[in-house]
Amino acid sequence: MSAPSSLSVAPSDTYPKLSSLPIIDISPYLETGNHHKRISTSAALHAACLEYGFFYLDISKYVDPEEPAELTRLAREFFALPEDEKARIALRNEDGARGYARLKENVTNGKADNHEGLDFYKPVEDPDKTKPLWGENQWPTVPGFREKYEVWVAKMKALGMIVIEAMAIGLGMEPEECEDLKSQVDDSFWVMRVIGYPPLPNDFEGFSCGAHKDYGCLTFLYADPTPGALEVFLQDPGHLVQTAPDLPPTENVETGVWIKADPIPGCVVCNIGEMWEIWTNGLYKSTLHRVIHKSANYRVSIPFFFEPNFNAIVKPLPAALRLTEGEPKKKGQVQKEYKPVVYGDFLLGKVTNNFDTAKGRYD
Ligand SMILES: O=C(O)CCC(=O)C(=O)O
Ligand SMILES: [Fe+2]
Repeated sequence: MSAPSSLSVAPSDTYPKLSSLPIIDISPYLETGNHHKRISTSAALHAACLEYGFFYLDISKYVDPEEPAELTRLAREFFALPEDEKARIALRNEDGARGYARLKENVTNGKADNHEGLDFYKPVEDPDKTKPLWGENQWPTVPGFREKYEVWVAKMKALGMIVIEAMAIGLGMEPEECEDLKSQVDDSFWVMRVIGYPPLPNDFEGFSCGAHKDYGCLTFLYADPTPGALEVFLQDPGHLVQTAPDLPPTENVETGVWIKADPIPGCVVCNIGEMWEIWTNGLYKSTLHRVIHKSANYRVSIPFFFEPNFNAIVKPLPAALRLTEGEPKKKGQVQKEYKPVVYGDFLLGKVTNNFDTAKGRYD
């Protein structure tokens, strides 16, 4: 195990931990006015990102629950097809990233994940499937699939912009700083996964989805009502935690507990990815999570990853540096700054792993 490059005490060491994640209502940001309610939504987002990196986002005023329920029905229809039908849109037919990944094709922390999935990315101009990520999306021929999912993508992209604005206010950003942050995500290089989980056999060498941190900006996870599948890692209060963004989860030195994050009607589970660690210079942490789906049914989840623009230069935000500048430091210690990354380069590093070495998207 390599030594962590920087250590800090978890900010939560004086607070009791919740046994479930906070629920944050985004509705004040869906209407004009509502200044006070907006401030409390933003404050709740800030607190949740400091403490958990995970929360429930109440979007019941934004989407009709029938809409994502229909998406899971369409997904089930696709996953129920014979394997050779599904293989017609296999990842390897395209750029290696867009299309169908068969059961156990995805690998996390060196172990096969017990799920199958469909991956879609933002369409690009001048597609070229010989270039990683630069191919075309492969849509199932299940009637209505593409139309319904494209409506969902548009909604989740718009939700991403709304949550970014609310988080910017939570961080105390000036209006022009807010605009600058929005300009880094307004052409989001989004990813959507449609995941199918058969029950995890008791003797399976691995997980339904192994422990990982999401690497982008904001994940909005809609899952069918199956309980007991998604788990989120909460650090033990007062323990040393790793703050370096560049080490894989297997090398983390965190200790803590796994809590269940069961679906709540009207909410998506939302978590922040590693880009937020850089933007906030380590103030917000992206949190480990995993899936262990052992009940008898076939579970479907649809994570939408609202990511920065492909060319966005992600670096510590002045508002976050203002917040961390005042933090107590040991004598002689200077504030370290996270290195900037170009989001597209960072992402290519992740998916090229997938391609060349049969490593997973989170390895
Ligand atoms: O299926 C889930 O509940 C979570 C999936 C996930 O964490 C991911 O795809 O990044
Ligand atoms: Fe994830």
